[in-house]
Amino acid sequence: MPGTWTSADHLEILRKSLKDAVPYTCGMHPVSKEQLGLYFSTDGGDGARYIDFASLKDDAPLEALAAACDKATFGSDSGDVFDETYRKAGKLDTDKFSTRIDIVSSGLLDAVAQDLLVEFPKIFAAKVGGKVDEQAEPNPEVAHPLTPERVLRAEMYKLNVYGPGSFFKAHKDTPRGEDMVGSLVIILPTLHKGGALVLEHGEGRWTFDSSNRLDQHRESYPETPAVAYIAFFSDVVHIVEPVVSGFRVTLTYNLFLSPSTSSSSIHRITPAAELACETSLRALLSDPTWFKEGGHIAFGLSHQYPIPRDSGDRHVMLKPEVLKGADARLKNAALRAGLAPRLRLIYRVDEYEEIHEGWPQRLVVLDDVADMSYFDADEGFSSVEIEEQGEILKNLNGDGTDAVRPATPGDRYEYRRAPKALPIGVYWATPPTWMNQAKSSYTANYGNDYSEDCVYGDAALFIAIPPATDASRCIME
Ligand SMILES: O=C(O)CCC(=O)C(=O)O
Ligand SMILES: [Fe+2]
Repeated sequence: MPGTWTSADHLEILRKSLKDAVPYTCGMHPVSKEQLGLYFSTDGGDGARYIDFASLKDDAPLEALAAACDKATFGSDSGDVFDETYRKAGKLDTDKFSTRIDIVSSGLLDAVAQDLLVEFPKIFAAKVGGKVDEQAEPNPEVAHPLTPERVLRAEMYKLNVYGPGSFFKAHKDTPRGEDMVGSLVIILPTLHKGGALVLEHGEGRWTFDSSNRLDQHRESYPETPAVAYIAFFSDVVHIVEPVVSGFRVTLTYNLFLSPSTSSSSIHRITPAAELACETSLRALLSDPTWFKEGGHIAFGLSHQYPIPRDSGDRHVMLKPEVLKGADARLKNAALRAGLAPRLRLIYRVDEYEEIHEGWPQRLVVLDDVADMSYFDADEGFSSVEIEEQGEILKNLNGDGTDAVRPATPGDRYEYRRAPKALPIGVYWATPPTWMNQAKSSYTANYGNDYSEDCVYGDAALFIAIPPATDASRCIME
């Protein structure tokens, strides 16, 4: 019964919205028979061959394709590496093959975009926690309140051949630019067993058994050529299980956000998960005992976001329009409730120093990307510099009161050392996420290819809560 819900229950709804979201979309997509033709170069570019995937009689053409491939490498922090205990597959770069699949005209990219992209809300609450008002001006504290709608742009990346015994262990896809959001894998209709794609994100684990899907489709709709596909946010850890028999042939694409040239639909349907978050935020705001004194709540986001490896002199901020899936829905819910969600980067400093028991690790929050050497796994960054650029955080309880903390001489020294940065109080509704949360050094530091430009950064959504007595906070009676 909603009437008896406590603030803890509402916070749990918000938490779950980030934790339980599905970070991918997949299925079968029909394509015309002609689109299943593929040319690839042979003999070091002197020759070419053609495969018609719609009328394969045996594996001989696929064996030839596999033979034309180079061995696939993958990216580490310092460059591409070849390690067949981690990745065993063949690859062709885009200058070595030509596919007739058109993901735009076949509608595949649209299908993916509909599931992966979250539209922006166009209405805001007039007051914090107040009624939504179509005429209301967005809260001026939000950096980019009315962002242009975006579309997905796909760049073909590689063709891969996974023959018997081929696999790719846990990795994230390398961020190739600040606007890269996802990866699309098309699995061509060959007869093979194994090679399922497993996704792992937070506490979730999902399996897309494409060979099974292709078999089922072949049986049910023998006259309708189709490919299997899966698109996922590229910071999601994924694994290609070993291929048992046959050849698994894939086309991979990087998915980027591009500004849309047309204005989006006026009648946006609010996703259910977003409405649930909005309701809980409103319930919290209307409770005069919750965050009585005001403060900040913060959500460690469920995804990581590409930031430049080295921002140099540039001020690089994360833009709210890059938010993915559940993170975007939470931001939208806050906007609809009249709040000003702010996307900020989280840095953990002093991480190699001893931490006082019961005292949270020292977190610093920044609007701009800080010194990127921090992300280079080994030391080589200055915590003092980062502290000077940002704000130090201290923990609050879920009701906004100060968390009890040990006041050891060590703590006092730490805070005297940085008097400028009086800690701002924040309640972590979901804990900040870290690049080292991944399960192995490979998943933390390795992608499917090396990139000079970008690394994954950890971000949080900060929401300022006005004091209950403040006129700007709408306490409903
Ligand atoms: O083939 C697949 O399903 C995924 C391959 C992959 O993860 C990659 O190339 O990065
Ligand atoms: Fe990958």
